[in-house]
This record gives sequence, C-alpha cells and structure tokens, in this order.
Amino acid sequence: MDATIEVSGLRKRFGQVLALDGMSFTVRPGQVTGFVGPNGAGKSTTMRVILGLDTADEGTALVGGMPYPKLRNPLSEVGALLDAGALQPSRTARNHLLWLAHSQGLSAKRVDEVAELMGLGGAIRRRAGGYSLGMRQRLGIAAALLGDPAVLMLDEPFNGLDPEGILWVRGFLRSLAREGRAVLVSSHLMSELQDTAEHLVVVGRGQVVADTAVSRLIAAASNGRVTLRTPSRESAMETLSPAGAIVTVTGPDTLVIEGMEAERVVSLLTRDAVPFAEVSAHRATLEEAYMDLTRASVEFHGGAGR
Ligand SMILES: Nc1ncnc2c1ncn2[C@@H]1O[C@H](COP(=O)(O)OP(=O)(O)OP(=O)(O)O)[C@@H](O)[C@H]1O
Repeated sequence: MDATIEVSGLRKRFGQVLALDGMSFTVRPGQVTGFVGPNGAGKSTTMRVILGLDTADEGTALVGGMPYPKLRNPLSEVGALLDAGALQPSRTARNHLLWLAHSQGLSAKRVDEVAELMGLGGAIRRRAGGYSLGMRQRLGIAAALLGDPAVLMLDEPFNGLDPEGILWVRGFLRSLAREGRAVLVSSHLMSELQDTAEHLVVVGRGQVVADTAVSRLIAAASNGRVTLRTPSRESAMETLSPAGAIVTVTGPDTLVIEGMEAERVVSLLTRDAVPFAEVSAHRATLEEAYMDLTRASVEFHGGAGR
C-alpha cells in the first residue's frame, strides 16, 4: 500500500462550531509529521474523519489512496491511537490486545511481540483498569502496531508520559518512520515534537496555518541572529553598526546582532582588532519558531467566536 494520508478540503460543523474549515494536507512516508495546534484547532476531528469515525460535511480523506472504510484489512494498513482511555477496565491488557488481534485475524504471537516492543513486560497480564495513563499510552501504541501498518496516526501519544517515557516514544516514532512508514502525531505542545518530527502541519481554527519542513521553519525563525560576547561592547558596535548590522545590547558583555552572518561578524571584528570571547549563530528552538508563526497568523489570535 502507498503509505500516505491525503486530506483535502475537509469541512465539519458541530452545531454552532465550525470544527474543520477547509483542512488540507498530505502526510508522506519515511518521516514523522507533527500535527500541531492549540486545543480545539481540529486535530482530533481530522483524525476521526480520516478513520471514518466521523463524516465530514465536505472534502475527502484518503489513506493509501482509499477512503478508510474501503480498506480491506484496516489494522494492517493504518494503526491509530485516538483515546488511550478507551479500554474495558476489567480485561487484562493482553486480553485487550488479543481481542483486537483476533478481530483482524492476527495471532497471539503478534500480541506478545508488540507488548514486548512497547516495554509492557509482565504488566501485560494485569488488568488494564489499573494502568497509569503512561502505561495506557504504551498499550494504545501497542494496539496501533498490531497489524504492522504502513501508516500510523497517534493523537497526543505523549500525554501522561514521564520524561523518560517521552524520550523513549520519540526515539520509537523516529525508528518507525525510518522503516518507511508515514507517522502522523498530534500534540498541542510544540516542545513534545522537538527532535521527533521532521515535518509539521500546524493548524488553527480548523485550517492549516503552515505545512513545512521543521528545518525550514527553524532556519526562518533563526533568521541570521548572532550572539557576541566581547569585553569591548562599544568598539564592537562601532564596527558592526555602520556595516549594516542591527545590534542590541543584551548583557554587560553580550550583544545580539541581526542582519549579518556570523562569518562576517568575525571578519569585521578581526579587521578592526576588536577582542571577542564568543560568536555564535542563534538557532531557534521549535517552540520559538512556533511562537513566530503563531504571532504572524491571525488564525490564532483571540478566542472569540468562529
Ligand atoms: N462531538 C462533538 N460535538 C460538538 N463539538 C465538537 C465535537 N467534537 C469536537 N467538537 C468541537 O470541534 C472543535 C475541534 O475539536 P478537536 O477535538 O478536533 O480539536 P483538537 O485540535 O483535537 O483539540 P485538543 O488539542 O483539545 O484535543 C472544538 O471546538 C470542539 O469543541
């Protein structure tokens, strides 16, 4: 199967609320795509429509070129984690997975494999009702992996995980993408996707605000900012300002320079024999890049009416 998700022109209204307002994007194989936006932006609704759990008023959602309800072996084509709490609490975690596996003709051996893969270990024979949220997330991801699908869709998989769990899931998602799968991961916290997503679909108010490679987003937000540490602040300013740099004092021996590459800063300071201790090109964090983006986007401002 072609491991892609294609969403085109989705519109969905719940009474007064326009949850999706022309949502369109494509998720490609071989990378983790972050699906990010504030609460209520329409991420879960989009995922539910992709999985055929909700119908859109307009638009199409295709998985591997087909609408989900037309897939022959859905578990083997798309794995999804939507609501980690959706469990029968009296059932053991293993029985929960067995029940899902049998519904799709998958073996008990596969159940034990995914449980092992997700680090559930001995806990697999405990009642799922007693699981912490973090364990439920692991169980939910194990369920999504049962059919070894080419497409994975996980709604807020980091919820309830401790820092070690977050690191582990990040690495795990990257390895699934490296195997050539399309991996779509939603989050309302950009920081959770740091070092995980290579591509981002940023949404606000039911629409796509940005659809971009993370590297490009960070490069744009970093935008030639250079930090300089020097004991000769004034001399540095006298050298750099006339050469076109915008120089801001940020500390007793620190300046931030905009509009000039680090290499040129070094060569001008050297030319004028201005001493310096450090010149470093600023690399924006994903969180900073996201803040830049949201500032630029009217979609995100204010919470009043839709
Ligand atoms: N079944 C429903 N009935 C009524 N309104 C709904 C329903 N499902 C979603 N909505 C509304 O649609 C909008 C989009 O919700 P959705 O859950 O898709 O957002 P989200 O981006 O996933 O948010 P979160 O990060 O909080 O999960 C919200 O205003 C929500 O209240």
